[in-house]
Amino acid sequence: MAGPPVRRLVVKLGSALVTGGEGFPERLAADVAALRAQGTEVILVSSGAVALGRDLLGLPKSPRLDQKQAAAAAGQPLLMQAWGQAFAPVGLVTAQLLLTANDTEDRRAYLNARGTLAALLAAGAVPIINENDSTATAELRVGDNDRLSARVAQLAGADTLVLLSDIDGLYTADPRRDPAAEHLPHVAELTPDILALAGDTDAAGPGTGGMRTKLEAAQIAAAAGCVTLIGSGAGERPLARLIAGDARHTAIAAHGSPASAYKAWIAGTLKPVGSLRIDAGAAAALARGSSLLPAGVTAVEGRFGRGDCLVVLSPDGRELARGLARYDADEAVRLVGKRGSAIAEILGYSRGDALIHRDDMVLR
Ligand SMILES: Nc1ncnc2c1ncn2[C@@H]1O[C@H](COP(=O)(O)OP(=O)(O)O)[C@@H](O)[C@H]1O
Ligand SMILES: N[C@@H](CCC(=O)OP(=O)(O)O)C(=O)O
Repeated sequence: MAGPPVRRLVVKLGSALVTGGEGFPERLAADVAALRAQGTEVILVSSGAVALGRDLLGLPKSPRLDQKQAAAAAGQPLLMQAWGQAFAPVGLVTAQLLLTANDTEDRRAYLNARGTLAALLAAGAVPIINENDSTATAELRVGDNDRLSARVAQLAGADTLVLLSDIDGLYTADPRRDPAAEHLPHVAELTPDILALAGDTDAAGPGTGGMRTKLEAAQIAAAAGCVTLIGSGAGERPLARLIAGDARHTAIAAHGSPASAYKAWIAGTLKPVGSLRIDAGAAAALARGSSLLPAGVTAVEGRFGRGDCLVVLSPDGRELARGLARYDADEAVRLVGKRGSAIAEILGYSRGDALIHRDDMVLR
């Protein structure tokens, strides 16, 4: 790739790599430590719980759903133990997050997960995410960690998603079945023709979804302004070599940047459920790029929760902006006209001085 420096990176590690021996967790920990030393923030999405737990519990290779959920429960602590032991020698603390589909879809859960990830990164920890397989029912499941990692990349505002697997990218056909398959180094657009190239995984192997779910993940990431790199986890420093463009891989281009995609989502996709009317001073501050502070708000309308989309209205009722609420409607009513520094005193807690933070706001 060797493009602009990677600021925030999500790396997804497939089951075959994590459980395949050859010291993969240790190699990856050294790789992550080196990237962090260069200023790249790294979030891992690690598969492997089912494969580890299945062996531990003596379950069949193709377990039923309940057996798979049991395997995940038994395997997850082993998985985190392996990561913890791999990262300790390079001086990094690991932290576990188990997510369901809801955590990436519901805006309040989404903001919570986003806040937790930001706090973990700020504290210097390596967040390690997996799906909460043991309790997730069909409607709460993402179902595979390729797509989960893309949703994590979206909620974390990552600029790069790396899918590390047992194969060095996308081919014109599954090279395990077709020796004439050709490698594709760059995909500018995931057209139906490209999507049709991707096949499933080997049913007897530990993986889920094969190349198909990787391209679906790349579609989600591209829409979120995040580049996807699909490559192999073999050898020393697989990540650093991939990012530097020294290891063969497939790069899938993004549409815009994470910030532009996030703002397009706020402006175009979300349905506003309330409004804040503001005074002329606040309107001028927003036009200069400031956050919306309660001092400039004159009225609150609608029943909204934290994370809901709000319209910001000028004194004469024109739409000035849209953004995500940092406080719910009841809280906002109590804060109208008050200074940001008074929030903790009025509510007994504070989630920051802004009712809408400028990062979560789009001017019209
Ligand atoms: N067009 C293709 N290009 C490359 N690999 C493919 C393609 N179609 C199917 N595959 C298969 O996808 C597999 C990787 O997916 P998977 O087994 O789910 O890995 P992981 O556990 O890393 O997610 C490859 O080993 C390969 O057999
Ligand atoms: N959550 C599951 C992994 C699901 C999955 O997508 O597996 P893989 O295709 O190997 O990345 C586990 O921890 O076993």
